[in-house]
Amino acid sequence: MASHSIGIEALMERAGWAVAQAVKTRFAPCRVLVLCGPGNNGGDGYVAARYLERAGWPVQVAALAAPRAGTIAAKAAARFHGRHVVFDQESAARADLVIDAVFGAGLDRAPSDEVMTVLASAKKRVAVDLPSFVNGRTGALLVEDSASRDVPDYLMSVTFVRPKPGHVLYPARSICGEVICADIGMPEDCVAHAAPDMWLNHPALWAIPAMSPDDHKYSRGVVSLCGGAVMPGATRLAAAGARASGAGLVRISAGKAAQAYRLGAPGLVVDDAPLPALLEDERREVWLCGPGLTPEEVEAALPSLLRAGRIVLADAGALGWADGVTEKLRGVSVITPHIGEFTKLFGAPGSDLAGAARAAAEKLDCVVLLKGAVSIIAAPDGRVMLNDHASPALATAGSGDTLAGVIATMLAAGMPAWEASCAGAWLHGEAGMKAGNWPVVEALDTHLGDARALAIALHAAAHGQV
Ligand SMILES: NC(=O)C1=CN([C@@H]2O[C@H](COP(=O)(O)OP(=O)(O)OC[C@H]3O[C@@H](n4cnc5c(N)ncnc54)[C@H](OP(=O)(O)O)[C@@H]3O)[C@@H](O)[C@H]2O)[C@@H](O)CC1
Ligand SMILES: [K+]
Repeated sequence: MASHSIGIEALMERAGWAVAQAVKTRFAPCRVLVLCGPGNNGGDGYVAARYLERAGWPVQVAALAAPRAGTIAAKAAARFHGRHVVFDQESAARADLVIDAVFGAGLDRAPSDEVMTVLASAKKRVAVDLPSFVNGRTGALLVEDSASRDVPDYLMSVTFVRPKPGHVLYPARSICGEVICADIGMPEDCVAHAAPDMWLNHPALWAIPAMSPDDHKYSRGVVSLCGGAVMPGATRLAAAGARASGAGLVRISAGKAAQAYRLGAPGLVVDDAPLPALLEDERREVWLCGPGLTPEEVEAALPSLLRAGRIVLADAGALGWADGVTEKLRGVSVITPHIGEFTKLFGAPGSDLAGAARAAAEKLDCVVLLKGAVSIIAAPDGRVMLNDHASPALATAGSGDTLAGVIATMLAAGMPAWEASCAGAWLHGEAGMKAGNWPVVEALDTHLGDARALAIALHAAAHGQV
């Protein structure tokens, strides 16, 4: 992408300068060793070394291998006139700070033991672009013997243009340290040329309907939930999440179990009529099926919802019901598995979680929201959103039910499935962050309305609206 108008040489110069700037801003002058690989990542390292030396810092370079003659990286290497030392453990251990410019985006296999040992010998590490054993596209660690090896972690990673999935996704996220993304003046057309298909979740990227004076409950959207007899709590939590995030009307269809739900919130409508009768009401377009349901209860509801052409979000019990026959879920709009449910439905995802979620979405032709510390929201057309707008406070039983309710509300408000899921994940995360320390799951509801208002305001601000 860098072969366009501006040229890789100028970009490398700015990249190396940005690394030197970031180091100067965060550390007092100290003995720096820059470890340089043979490619352009190494080229950035030589540039950074030159700028640090110019600023009066004691700098040495250790080259794993010289850049190929005639390359831009070779040119950058030639412009560093400071001291070269051997690429070994002793050199790394002697330095106060090691800048790792061994491999970046070009890493395609596990680095040698030599590289790993030298990196591990450093007292403090800063990465150019990425730690040299991180797969930037997946967040996987390309480390041989990962079970027996302590993987070194970094104080900071200085990347360029935009963060890579490897900075956002675990396990790499936990070793990258502070991620600084430097603007190196990459022209917009080059960025567009790279055709991004993965984004970091933010309200700028989707629009939730705002409140309007002519709203009525049906224009805001009706969320219907299937309620079971055995675990009514899950459905009630989902219903509460749906109401708190702004649904116009929330109804639970519970058949003979209706009484268990009628003791709940008075604003919740509970139906005991059989499902076919309820489906005659075309306004009940969006259904959440799964929280708190047994396989038998899912069997009694979900196929009918799909036959009736409803927009269905399937979670929890509905995912268990499809265990072994994933095709049973064909026709649903959104599924929200955690990693265990995902593995049962689609097999072990391997080290490329986002790729696995994307493949699952394509296979089942529905949105797959794979829940985790960083949730992955994949659309069947290949778009992937990473949601790190979340809090460990959300790691509690019932939190997923609330999330499902919020997404159902976004669907009922008329948002397309992927955007609704992205919005739901963000609102849920925002509520988790606002709910303070060790909140009970019900506490999330208190913050969902404000989270929705904030998302609407942030979207408007990002698009220049007042
Ligand atoms: N794109 C842009 O606009 C900009 C990019 N910029 C910078 O460029 C970086 C990407 O540079 P890059 O493409 O040259 O790849 P890079 O990471 O240096 O590695 C390739 C070399 O490493 C080798 N190699 C790989 N794995 C190996 C292993 N395990 N063990 C041993 N060798 C291994 C590989 O060897 P080969 O596979 O060919 O044998 C090849 O020689 C990017 O991260 C950023 O820092 C900035 O300047 C700003 C503008
Ligand atoms: K690196």
